[in-house]
Amino acid sequence: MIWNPQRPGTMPFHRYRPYEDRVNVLAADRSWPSARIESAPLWVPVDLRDGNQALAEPMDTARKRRFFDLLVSMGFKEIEVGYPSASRTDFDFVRHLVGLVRSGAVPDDITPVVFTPARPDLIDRTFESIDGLPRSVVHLYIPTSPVWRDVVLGRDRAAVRATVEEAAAHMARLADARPESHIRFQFAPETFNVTEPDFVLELCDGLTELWDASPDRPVTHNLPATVEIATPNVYADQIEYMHRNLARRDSVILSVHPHNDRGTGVACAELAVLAGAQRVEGCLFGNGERTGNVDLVTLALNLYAQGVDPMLDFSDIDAVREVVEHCNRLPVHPRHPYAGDLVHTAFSGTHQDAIAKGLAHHAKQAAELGVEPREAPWNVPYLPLDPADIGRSYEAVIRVNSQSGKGGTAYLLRTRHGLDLPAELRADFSRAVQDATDDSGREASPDELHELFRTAYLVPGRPGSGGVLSLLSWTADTAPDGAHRCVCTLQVGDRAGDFEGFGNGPLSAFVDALAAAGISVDVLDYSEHAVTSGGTSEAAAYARCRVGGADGDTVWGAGVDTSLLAASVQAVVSAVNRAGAAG
Ligand SMILES: CC(=O)SCCNC(=O)CCNC(=O)[C@H](O)C(C)(C)COP(=O)(O)OP(=O)(O)OC[C@H]1O[C@@H](n2cnc3c(N)ncnc32)[C@H](O)[C@@H]1OP(=O)(O)O
Ligand SMILES: CC(C)C(=O)C(=O)O
Ligand SMILES: [Mg+2]
Repeated sequence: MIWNPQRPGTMPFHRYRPYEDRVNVLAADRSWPSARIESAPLWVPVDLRDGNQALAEPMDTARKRRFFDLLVSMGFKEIEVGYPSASRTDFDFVRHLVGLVRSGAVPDDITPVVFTPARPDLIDRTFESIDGLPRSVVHLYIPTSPVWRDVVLGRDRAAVRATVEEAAAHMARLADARPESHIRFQFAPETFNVTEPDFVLELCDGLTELWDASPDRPVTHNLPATVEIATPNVYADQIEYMHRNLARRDSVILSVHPHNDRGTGVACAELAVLAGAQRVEGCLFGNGERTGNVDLVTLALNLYAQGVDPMLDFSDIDAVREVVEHCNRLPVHPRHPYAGDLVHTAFSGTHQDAIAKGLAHHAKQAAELGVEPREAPWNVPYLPLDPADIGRSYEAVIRVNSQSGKGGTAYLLRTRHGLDLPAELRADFSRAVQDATDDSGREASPDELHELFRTAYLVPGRPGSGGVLSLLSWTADTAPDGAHRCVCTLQVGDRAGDFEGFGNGPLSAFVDALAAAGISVDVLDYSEHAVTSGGTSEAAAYARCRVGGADGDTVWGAGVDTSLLAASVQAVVSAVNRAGAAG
């Protein structure tokens, strides 16, 4: 047995029953585990009904309208717009919509869905609300499971079936009385996931028959996990059972409506689609009763990230989020899949290193393929999709705090300030960043990192920095024999003087002048580049120097200047002063 130090808990878990005691799952033979999702199901947002009924402040017409317009612009074609018999607000919104549709302000391929319980008076009110709509779906629901039958409705199976059939027949009569409107029907056995499968089948098949569903006027059977109680495979088995056994299958749209009580709404919906579901109801960002309806954004982008077209537009996900947050008056969590503020951000060192390498590799591959980076296949570690595809920039991809390493810091200095530090200097600077972020306990912004770099490496190279060495003035020229000469005025401690040096380049001539002033410097590593940010025409130079002879300290210095030579000289002065500061 695997060693496990946990001890029996004291919470009353014995009060709860496993799902096998609560629902009979019939599918022994299943095909969903080896199926694949190769195309998008019909997505039906229920934000304006199920989402709305879960809000402390339900949406008014203006908010519903804004939400509806968003859904249309994203590409949804069937949209549940309300529970018209619930409130004047819901009724009025549907009437408002009828006006919009009739005036041509809503594309004519949009089908509004309205929701009703199995009560004749409320069904009448529902049909009143859709008068004048050329096409719509009326969605009838009733709870069907044993607990709801016994405790809520006080009706047995036969009585529930009778209620459903009376309501459905009433709906059929009301629809027949409106021949100018194309009205389809939808049925939801609420609490489907805890209802006896044979009873759900009996109800659904009864309605398929009663409504005389046909392939060109199909019925939608919407099978909700009203309150999740089991692992997603159980829901998938339930859906596959219905998929295989529903009568007139070609006249039925099999729909699912998962909630998220166990936090597995997305998994339930995905497995249900594998099991034969053709339509998925949910809400944007998972709003809805209790822990919410299944999140359509996550579902759709999960498909996208597999190379399957979700047939919805998320190219500006922040704009989508802004509208939804406004209408629901609820924030989207910073860790929300795909859309949260932090989901494309890495703070941790090894992730940053991998992302920075991945982005560079991606750019290189795109160039090799001769395509724009936006078109090249995506394979960047830790980023399931290209943030740019959903309207995000790379700015927030890497952020630095005490969990970060040299890769992230170097990435930010390079991408935000045009400074491409050599590998060894990255490690050197990273220690300074680590100290600063450990001390502050905070994140360091790209500007703060730049300031830290400036203070640590650039300032010591400039006159008046307070270091032991100040370069007050200098000139460099080339002698007729090709040797380089440097003449400079140096202040070393409190003594100033003029010095001259020679070398095979201007920098070595300067180092020679330093030797004449009694400062021994060996330049061990040197690199330089143009600064590629902020439209400047500056150059950056980095020098790793041994200062003070064979036993001296090895220190990095850096310089940035409009003259490359000045930058290189400053880098050496910086190294000397940093060595001096280190003692
Ligand atoms: C899982 C879901 O999301 S289901 C949808 C839930 N959404 C909502 O409830 C939002 C809108 N609802 C409302 O505004 C109100 O409930 C109304 C207007 C529809 C009805 O209001 P009321 O008449 O005051 O009834 P109330 O809200 O208390 O509902 C309880 C009654 O409805 C019955 N009932 C519940 N569901 C259904 C149904 N689908 N069909 C028929 N009757 C039902 C209950 O058995 C109970 O009946 P009882 O009074 O005989 O015991
Ligand atoms: C589809 C309806 C009845 C619903 O919202 C649910 O069961 O969660
Ligand atoms: Mg629901």
